[in-house]
Amino acid sequence: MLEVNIKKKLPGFDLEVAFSADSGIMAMLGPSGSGKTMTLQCVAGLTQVDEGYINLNGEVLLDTSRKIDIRPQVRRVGFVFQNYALFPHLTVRDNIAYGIRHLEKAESDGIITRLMENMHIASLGHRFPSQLSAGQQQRVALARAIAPEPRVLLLDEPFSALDAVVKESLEIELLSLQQFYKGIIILVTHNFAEGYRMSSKMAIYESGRIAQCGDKGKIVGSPANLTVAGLMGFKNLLVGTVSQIIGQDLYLEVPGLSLFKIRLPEQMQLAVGMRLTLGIRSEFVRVSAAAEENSLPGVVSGVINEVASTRCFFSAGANLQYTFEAFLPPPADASLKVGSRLNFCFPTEHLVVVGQAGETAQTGSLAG
Ligand SMILES: Nc1ncnc2c1ncn2[C@@H]1O[C@H](COP(=O)(O)OP(=O)(O)OP(=O)(O)O)[C@@H](O)[C@H]1O
Repeated sequence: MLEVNIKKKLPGFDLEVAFSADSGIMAMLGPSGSGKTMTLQCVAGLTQVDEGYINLNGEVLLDTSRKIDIRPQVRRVGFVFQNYALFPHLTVRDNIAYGIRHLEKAESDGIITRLMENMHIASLGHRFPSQLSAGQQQRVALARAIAPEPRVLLLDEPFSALDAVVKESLEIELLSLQQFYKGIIILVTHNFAEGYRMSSKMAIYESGRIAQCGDKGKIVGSPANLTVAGLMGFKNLLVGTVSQIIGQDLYLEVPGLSLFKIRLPEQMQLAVGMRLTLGIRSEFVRVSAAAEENSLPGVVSGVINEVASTRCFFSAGANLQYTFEAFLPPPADASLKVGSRLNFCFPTEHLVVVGQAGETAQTGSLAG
């Protein structure tokens, strides 16, 4: 297990984070400049920490109170950057061999051959990085990072420079890599869907802090605040006041809209009169012919045909002052065009409570 509890101050930026990660993939997600890369650099020992500790499988890598700071070379932490950073003058084989050059040739040859097969680059051994595609370079970078069997593998947006097809195959590769790499993987990504697919645990960054960390299902089911909700893909927000709680059902009155019923979230202390923000992902908004529970009459204000869905914007409220977004299944309903008047349904089971304080939110679409 990796346990991190660190503080680092820079001009205009404070990093103060604590988290733990087990074997498997943990995704770090957060706005640009929120401290994800800096955290990885601290774990790798590439930048100095002002205060705190880092423990790995019971071994102390850093403890500022005891002046322990293990050198990066002996931490056994691997790093893969967005821009591959392969040695341009070395072949693929020699790049992968770099971190295990202290081993006997026969042993290192065996490791390299096995890794090249696993990463589907077996035929590229004699090529130089300039003779490889971006995806191939990233496979080599992964193989090079894994060769010395690091206990932690840090991946800083490893797929962001790749096109969608290559990215998808590398994602699959990374998931299957866990069959032979049993260490801890931390994956920094800007992409919620990628982070969600790849990980079991997520850490959501906000201004040098971790706003929420834990099981990805729990974060999606109960985002800690609006930043987390936005990063987890909740575009639609409803801000209102709890008007009734009947058994497991909670009713939220949203001014100018309607009364929304949701299932009472577990372990949340809610009372009548509290202000609350509900969120719903665009994928879960449905169109209904007739008014039903949690539905709103709305007017379609935009339709974008995606390959696998129809992205629809609609306005609701007495003055159509609120805009929401829905991803509806294709083929698009013929009635779904700008100006159509329809009922949009926010199913109870897909409404989640965002944090507990709704005062900073506004009903409608969350930008981004
Ligand atoms: N060497 C440095 N000196 C001073 N400030 C730095 C240094 N490196 C990074 N920063 C600042 O620290 C903050 C965190 O940067 P970091 O690269 O960790 O963010 P990030 O979350 O990884 O962002 P991105 O997603 O854009 O990569 C930023 O405000 C950045 O400008």
